[in-house]
Amino acid sequence: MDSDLSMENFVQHGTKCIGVAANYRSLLKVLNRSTPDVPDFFMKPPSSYITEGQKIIIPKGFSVNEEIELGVVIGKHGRKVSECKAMDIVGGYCLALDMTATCRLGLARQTGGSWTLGKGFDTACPVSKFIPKSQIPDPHNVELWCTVNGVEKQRGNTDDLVFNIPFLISYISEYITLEPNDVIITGSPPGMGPVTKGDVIAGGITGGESMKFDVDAE
Ligand SMILES: O=C([O-])CC(=O)C(=O)O
Ligand SMILES: [Mg+2]
Repeated sequence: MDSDLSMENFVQHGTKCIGVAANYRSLLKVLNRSTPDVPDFFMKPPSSYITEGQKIIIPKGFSVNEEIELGVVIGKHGRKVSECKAMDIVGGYCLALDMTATCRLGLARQTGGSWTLGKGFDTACPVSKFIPKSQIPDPHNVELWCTVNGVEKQRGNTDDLVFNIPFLISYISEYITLEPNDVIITGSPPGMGPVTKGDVIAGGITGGESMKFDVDAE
C-alpha cells in the first residue's frame, strides 16, 4: 500500500469526502427510525471544503443546518479492505461540519431525488486542521460538541455510532477505492439545527481540537 506523508494538507489534495447518513443511535431514536442493516452514504465534492478563516456561505434561498462530525482522513490506498485491516489505512482525523441544506434534502427525500445540492454546495464541508492518529488512540470514544453563538447545540460520543470506523472503511472500499487524503465523515449526533448569516459555529472534541466558522449568506 502507498503511504502519503502530507496528510496535514488533506484539503489541498482535493480528493473525495464520503458522508454517512444517520449513524448515531441517539439520532435514530430522536427521528423515531429503526437501526438500518447497511449504512447509507453520500458524497461532498472537494470544492465544498473550507478551512478556518473562510466563511460558510449559505446559498441564496437555502436553509442550512450544522452537523458536527468526526472525520477520518485516509492515509493509504485501500480497495476491498477487511475490517481487521481497516485501521491500518487510517492516516488521522479531523473535525467536520456537515453543512446540510435542509430545503434540498427534504425535497430529495420527498421525490427520491439526489442529495447532491443538499450536501455538496460550496462551503458545505468546513474542516479543522489534521489531527494525527496518535492524538486519538480510541476513535470510538470521542466526545464531540458544537455551539452556535456560544450556545451548546450538539454533544455526542462516537461510542454511539451504529457502524464503526472499520466497518465503514471495509464497506465503502468494497465498492469505492479509498485514496490518501479522502475523508469519511462519520455522521452527526442529534441537536443539529438551522444557522443564519452572522452566526458563529464552533465545534470540537472535549479536551482536544476545536474549530470556529462564521456564517454568511448570498
Ligand atoms: O443530514 C442527514 O440527514 C444525515 C446526515 O448527514 C447525518 O446524520 O449525519
Ligand atoms: Mg451528516
